[in-house]
Amino acid sequence: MDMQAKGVPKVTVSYTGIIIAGGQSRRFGSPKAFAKLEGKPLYSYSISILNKYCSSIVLVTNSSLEQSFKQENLAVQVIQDIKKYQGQGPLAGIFSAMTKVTDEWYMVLPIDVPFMQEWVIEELIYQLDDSYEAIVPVVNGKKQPLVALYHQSLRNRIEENLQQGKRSLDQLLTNAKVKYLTNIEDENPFININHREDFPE
Ligand SMILES: Nc1nc2c(ncn2[C@@H]2O[C@H](COP(=O)(O)OP(=O)(O)OP(=O)(O)O)[C@@H](O)[C@H]2O)c(=O)[nH]1
Repeated sequence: MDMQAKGVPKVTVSYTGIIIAGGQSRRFGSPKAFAKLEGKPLYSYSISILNKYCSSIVLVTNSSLEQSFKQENLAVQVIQDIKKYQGQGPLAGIFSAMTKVTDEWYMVLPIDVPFMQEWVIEELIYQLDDSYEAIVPVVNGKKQPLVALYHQSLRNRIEENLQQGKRSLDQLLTNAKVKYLTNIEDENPFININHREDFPE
């Protein structure tokens, strides 16, 4: 039986947290990162959970939200998407953070998953394996590439994709060595807030 504790990688690796926070919140109608759920801004849920596992976290946002994040005096590094790829979606955010901070692995989270649970992050970390380029949960058949681990070796491929206008994470993963975690059935941690109606009553 495998007695290794979850949340501890089987191999010795280093990883940095990336919070992608540069979306337009068009469906939400105002910057959803700052919308409050139970008195706390949405982004703070992602920071809290990553703080438990990552000694360094980069929050990557767009030029219009950067100041708002900086004013919060967060204990994370706040950066903007690389100019060339601004407004090009989550993949551009991941690339910008990978470019700013060099590490072996990156633990990515969006800002709109306030119900994320520690066991998900611990399972991902536990599955860290240098023979793969990404570790991605699949929840009831649906890939969750915004809650995943990416190896730095993917950085150049991400750049090539962005240069060719290929912004899809799914497309990136089809050509990468991915370890999919298919044993996850609980969808609750992955619920993401897109519309105001997505907030619980
Ligand atoms: N850094 C960065 N993050 C992004 C970008 N686009 C989306 N994100 C983040 O990716 C996650 C998922 O974004 P979505 O909910 O699909 O997009 P959104 O722009 O926030 O919302 P809509 O405008 O309603 O689609 C969120 O955490 C966003 O903040 C981007 O261009 N740069």
